[in-house]
Amino acid sequence: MTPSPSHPRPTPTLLSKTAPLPASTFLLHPSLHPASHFVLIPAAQHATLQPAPFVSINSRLATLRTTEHFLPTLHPVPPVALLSPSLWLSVHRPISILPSQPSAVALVVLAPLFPPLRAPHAQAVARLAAKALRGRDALPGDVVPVSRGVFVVVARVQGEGGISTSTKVAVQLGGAPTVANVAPELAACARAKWMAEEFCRVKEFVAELDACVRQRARVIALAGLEKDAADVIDVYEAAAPVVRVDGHEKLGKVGDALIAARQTTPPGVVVCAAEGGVDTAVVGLLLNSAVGEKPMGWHEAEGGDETIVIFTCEEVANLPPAVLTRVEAEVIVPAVTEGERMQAVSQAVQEDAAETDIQEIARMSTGFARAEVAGLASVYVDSGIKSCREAVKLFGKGKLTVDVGGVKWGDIGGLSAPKEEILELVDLSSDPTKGHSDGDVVVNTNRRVGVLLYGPPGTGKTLLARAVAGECGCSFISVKGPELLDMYVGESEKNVREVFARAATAAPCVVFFDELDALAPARGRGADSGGVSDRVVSQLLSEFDVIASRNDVFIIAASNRPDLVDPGLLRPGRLDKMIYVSMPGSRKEQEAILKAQTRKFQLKGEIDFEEVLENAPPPPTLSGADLYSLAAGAWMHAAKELVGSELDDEETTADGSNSVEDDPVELAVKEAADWAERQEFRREWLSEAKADSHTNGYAEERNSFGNQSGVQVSQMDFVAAAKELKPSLNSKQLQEYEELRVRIETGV
Ligand SMILES: Nc1ncnc2c1ncn2[C@@H]1O[C@H](COP(=O)(O)OP(=O)(O)OP(=O)(O)O)[C@@H](O)[C@H]1O
Repeated sequence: MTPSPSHPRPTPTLLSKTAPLPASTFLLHPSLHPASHFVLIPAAQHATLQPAPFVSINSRLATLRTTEHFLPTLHPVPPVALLSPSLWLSVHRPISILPSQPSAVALVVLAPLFPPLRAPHAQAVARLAAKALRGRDALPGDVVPVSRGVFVVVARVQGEGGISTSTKVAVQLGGAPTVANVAPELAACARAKWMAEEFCRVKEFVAELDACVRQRARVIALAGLEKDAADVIDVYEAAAPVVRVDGHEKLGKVGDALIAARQTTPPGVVVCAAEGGVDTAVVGLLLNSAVGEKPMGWHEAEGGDETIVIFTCEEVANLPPAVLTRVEAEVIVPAVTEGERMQAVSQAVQEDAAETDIQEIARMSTGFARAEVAGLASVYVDSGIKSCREAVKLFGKGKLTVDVGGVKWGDIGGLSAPKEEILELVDLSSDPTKGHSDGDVVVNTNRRVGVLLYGPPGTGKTLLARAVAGECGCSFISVKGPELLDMYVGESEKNVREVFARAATAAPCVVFFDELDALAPARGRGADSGGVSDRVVSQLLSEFDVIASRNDVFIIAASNRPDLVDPGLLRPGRLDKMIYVSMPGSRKEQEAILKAQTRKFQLKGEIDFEEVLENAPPPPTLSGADLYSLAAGAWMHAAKELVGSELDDEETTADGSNSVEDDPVELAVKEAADWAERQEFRREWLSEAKADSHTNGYAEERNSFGNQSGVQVSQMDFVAAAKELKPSLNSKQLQEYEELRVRIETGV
């Protein structure tokens, strides 16, 4: 691309800290919007999106996961879709909208928060944006409001060949970056006002922060969930200039930021995100600047005062010791309570909502940050409660979400021994005045941090953990160990901290760590080069110690190889109780599981499960997950039969109607197809012996068996499925698990 003479090309800014940016990735400068970190991807890449190219600047993990899950839902419209954990962003056909500056200007639509910009929604936003800009000579840096909470930023795209090539390009705002100086009139209309309106208490924290700044407290700690803290800063920024630095940024960049902060009137504050740790040199530079030391590159003639530095963190105690000793003021932003969520949601939706919907939104947003709750409320205003449910489901794939309710004991067959053992630890009836159903149960954990479930894959460990939460009326957070690991320094520990911070906000809560051996292998084995695992284990230990002092968070961990888990985690006061979850060892147990799994089936006559199981491989070769395959197989069999016979009858239908929506045959075909897909997935999943908890959709799957599809499952269907069933573990593997159990129980 040849730079236009009126907009000389700035030096591209490379934002990746380590790995070179993948070709054809467009980066947006983080200063585009205070809370933003996003990646811009050319349309051509949509079809082949891989998680790897998504590199975010601050919340790498969150962005990685969210983009991975969301982008496919946006395809094929709009041509480029972007998001960050807290902002949605869609670039809509810059070339056709702005023909006069085809390669130099991109149209960036910032939509608030995480509502899933489904294709029609994105198109609507883009249409609005085009309308707002029509007839205007849009310049880089222009910000145009198009509707409540949605505005357009015209960003400048720089780089060889412009937006259509596959060259590495950085995107920078042509103008100054902050809300305050890009468009003063917007300071009132955008995020600040919106947050302050919907969460009145945000104003309190901003006022507190402002008081600290006015008293010239030079080092301030702002503690709270990362996003909540970011929101307070956003609102504060509407009143005073804020300059942001990353705790691991190069010193030169931090120096530039300090100079920029001193040059504004009044002198700006520097905000440093400290969640992922802060480099010692950066700490030194920031603290020096707070006592008037001049940053590098500083010219006396430029004047300026000492700087006020705000460190944002989850807990003040987590700040580096050098910072801790210098903190002059603290502002704590507590997690948002259910009452606050209710209030915020009802304010946002005003008279549009039924009381029950408001309650449901407040409940489904358990553990969300303030901005996320507000985002969910705006989804409701735009598209109703159903979209909210979908949004939460989609959102949950990309980050830690909190489930409430869900699996009950009745969904579990057999496993009575582990069930009882867990019940002893989590005393559900500890407070007789509080029923289980009101979601207000105090979990008496007998001062145990948690338990470790171990055993062969597919035996129901995840299910048990979910049922504990479901029966207690607690929230449930499920984490797959390896997902927390990150190649970047400090990120894995940060992810662990995030899990516990989320658990604290969602308490009472059960946190489930699957594949603990992968997350926390024995320290000192040197299996990983950078000692990441060792640091993760240390972080887990310190979080467990914090959990031990409260009785409303309970950890359930699961592993197929508990012998590989770091022994420190299994010491008294931590996960000192290990419970073996075995394969169903008798026909009776198999039968109980199958019965639980087919509870919602429409059965044709009485089913003799004993006879069904006689046609299946003998115990103990079938896991609960294998039996689930049997149940699903039987349903499929019945659905196919139904489809066949109904098709034969089709021509004789009285009114000749063929509505897909009402037609049980069509429904059955659809469900059968869905099931075929799930079955395929399940088979792969079993063969790899690394079960996805899969129980997210557990209740829904069960319900889909029983819904109005008209599929009735007969004895014959079950027998046919049983005959086809193949166990997922062979006898050698079973033997190995048995030996492991003996080794652990006898301590040999
Ligand atoms: N006792 C059981 N009762 C009912 N369903 C079961 C039972 N055990 C397993 N299942 C079924 O198997 C599926 C997989 O179970 P789950 O994910 O809980 O196994 P897991 O032991 O956690 O596996 P992994 O060790 O591979 O993580 C569940 O979704 C459920 O459908």
